[in-house]
Amino acid sequence: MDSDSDDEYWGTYQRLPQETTRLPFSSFSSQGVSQSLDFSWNDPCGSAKLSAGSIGSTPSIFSQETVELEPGALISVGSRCFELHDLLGVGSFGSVWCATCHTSGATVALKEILSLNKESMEAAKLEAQRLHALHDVIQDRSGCAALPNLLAAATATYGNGYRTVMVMEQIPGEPLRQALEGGQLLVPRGDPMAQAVYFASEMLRQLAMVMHPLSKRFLHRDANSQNILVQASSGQYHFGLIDFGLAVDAMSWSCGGWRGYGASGDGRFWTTSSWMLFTSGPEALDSACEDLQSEYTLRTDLHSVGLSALQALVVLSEDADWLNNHGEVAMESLRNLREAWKQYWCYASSCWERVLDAFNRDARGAIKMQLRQELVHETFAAHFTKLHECLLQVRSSLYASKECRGGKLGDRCLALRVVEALLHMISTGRRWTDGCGAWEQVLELMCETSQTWTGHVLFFPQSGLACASFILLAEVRSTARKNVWLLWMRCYA
Ligand SMILES: Nc1ncnc2c1ncn2[C@@H]1O[C@H](COP(=O)(O)OP(=O)(O)OP(=O)(O)O)[C@@H](O)[C@H]1O
Repeated sequence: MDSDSDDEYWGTYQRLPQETTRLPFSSFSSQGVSQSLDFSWNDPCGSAKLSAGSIGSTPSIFSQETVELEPGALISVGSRCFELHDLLGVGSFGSVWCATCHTSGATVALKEILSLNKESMEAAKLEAQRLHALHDVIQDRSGCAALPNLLAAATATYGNGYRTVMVMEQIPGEPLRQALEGGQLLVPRGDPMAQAVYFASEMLRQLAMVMHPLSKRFLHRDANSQNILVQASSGQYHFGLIDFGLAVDAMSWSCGGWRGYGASGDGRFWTTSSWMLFTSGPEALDSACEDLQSEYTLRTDLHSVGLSALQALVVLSEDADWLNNHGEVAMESLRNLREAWKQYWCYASSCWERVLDAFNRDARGAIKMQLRQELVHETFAAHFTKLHECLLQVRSSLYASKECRGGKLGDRCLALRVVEALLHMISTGRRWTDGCGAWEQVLELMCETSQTWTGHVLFFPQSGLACASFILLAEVRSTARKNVWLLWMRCYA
């Protein structure tokens, strides 16, 4: 039986990891909360303490000390009481419920994490602390993807282990992966390609607005289409980012702390370097080229969000007949991109299945060795390079395309910005142009609003028949930080 202590766990892991195996409720003793462990933080505004406390600390309203989570159950966290409704979702680490606060009437998400040992209980508490820290990271949230602010949290002993409960803001919507599978994201009579481009642009814009400030403080390490929530309403989209259970401090991570952690999250969204670390350990990255190490320390979130956006773009524009009927170069290149994505997804999914299967059989070492021998990281790198080539083709064809606003690609400028952002985000493992401003660059691209004015300046030469007409194109690009005037002169004689 293998036991790699630095392995971390991910959303699609079929069997719950040992550290966080749910304890059967029937085995709870009535003294389950006898040694409650409270933790609380100072309110970021300095006004009040968060209402963290022990579960069951106001037992008078309950008939039992240890409340089983089910619809209708009342649970007290700190000074507030919450009534549970439906299960919002179940992950590898916990179950999340929709609940209402009895005091404020607010609808919240209540996450329960059961841990068998102190170490994993500490990890659960860390997740709550990180959620709390999100308060400070982003002050102005207008237009941003939503983040689940922490409202209350508590840990208590529970049977032979611990139970941590986190109450956070409920983010509307459903995981992007499910939403894409559900096929209800686009409005029925709209142009699918234009809508897909708009969807991807909004997703990247809203997420970059939170990831840019967030990346200075944390690395999320599991930012993929399962943890990106989306709410669609009449062609408008609101995104959210959840699950900070695997997040780490950005500063200590980049100063070498990464060596102490295994690859985390869903392997289908990993970088080449994550696969290398997973199969061969941190030493392999130490001796690999500098670019791969930088990729691993700086770009994993960027890459996984980029792949998720590409996934959305591909799935939402998936209307084979519609695409096949168009011979335009742009459509051709989009078709190639779609094909490259399908091949990538097929390969990544089969690798990931093998990993999950091996983990479920406690054969971690064996699968790592097999994948190492197969040089999977090189195959992943080849897929990412192919995706890049296809994106570059799409970009060139968009530049060459005569279609502009209202054309089949919707707003061509918007499509170009999405493609530029994806080229920047999806990493091939090779050096990129501007590492420090990684998210900043996406933010600038996606928050850019551009308007074009066209003026005609006619010059009539004194002699001869020639008449030259100059067309002056002036474009104002207001990016997140600056306004840039771009002027072009075109000469028609
Ligand atoms: N704040 C929230 N608002 C709305 N829904 C939420 C929220 N937090 C979690 N959920 C729902 O609960 C599900 C599981 O939550 P979460 O991803 O935090 O659990 P986890 O055990 O850490 O999962 P994972 O296996 O991905 O690590 C999510 O996929 C989502 O559907």
